[in-house]
Amino acid sequence: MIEIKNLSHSFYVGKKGKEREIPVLNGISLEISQGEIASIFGKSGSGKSTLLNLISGFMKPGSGRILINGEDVTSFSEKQWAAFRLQNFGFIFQNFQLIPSLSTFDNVALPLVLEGVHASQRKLRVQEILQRVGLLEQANHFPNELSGGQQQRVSIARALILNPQIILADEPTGSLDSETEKEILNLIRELNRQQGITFFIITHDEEVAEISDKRFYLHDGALVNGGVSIEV
Ligand SMILES: Nc1ncnc2c1ncn2[C@@H]1O[C@H](COP(=O)(O)OP(=O)(O)OP(=O)(O)O)[C@@H](O)[C@H]1O
Repeated sequence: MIEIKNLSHSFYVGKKGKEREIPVLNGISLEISQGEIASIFGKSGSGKSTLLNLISGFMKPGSGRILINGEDVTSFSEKQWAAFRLQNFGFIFQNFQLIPSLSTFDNVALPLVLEGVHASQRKLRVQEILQRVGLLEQANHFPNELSGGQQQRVSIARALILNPQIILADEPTGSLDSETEKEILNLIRELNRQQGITFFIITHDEEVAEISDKRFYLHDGALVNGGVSIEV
């Protein structure tokens, strides 16, 4: 479960002593239950990425609190965040962020390598996940030998490999054509239904609304309806 309570954030630009405040988020409160797909819509510059960066601990909020599965993560240290992220979150990005010199198999295996999982166990786990996302036959291909949709499947497999409860997705369909977009959204829905993974998706893409249990709209740094989601 993700609980955000009265979260506000500003950036400060300009020379030291003469900084100008740019308020970006203003009193955001929302709740996403375990197993829900929640999407955040908003125009470019409305603060979607900032919200995602705060929830994933890459930035510290100016004020407010964030609770993940009941744990207050707001004042976590860098070290606590690093461990917490690995255990709880998977990430999916618009531009996939795969390592070009690694095969599909090795891109997906990377988090297991970092976690020190033994090679034989790694192989079993990666094969299981590649099968789940329909990419077993492309295990030895490199990213530049894959279509956009296949590359996004690799990144979804990598996000799943450590069994996260929550997947944070930044425009996951942003660079896909409309048919591939549907395939990827169906896969997200399937993973959500089968494994109860919570998805938090920031997007411009109205199609994402169709697979969402909850939609939130960000406008001028605040949630439309004061954070009461539109149940789909
Ligand atoms: N590091 C920063 N320093 C100063 N201003 C920033 C910084 N990062 C973001 N901003 C500003 O904060 C506002 C919100 O940015 P953010 O990237 O969160 O929006 P977004 O809704 O994700 O936009 P997009 O859909 O274009 O990615 C914008 O006005 C942006 O210029």
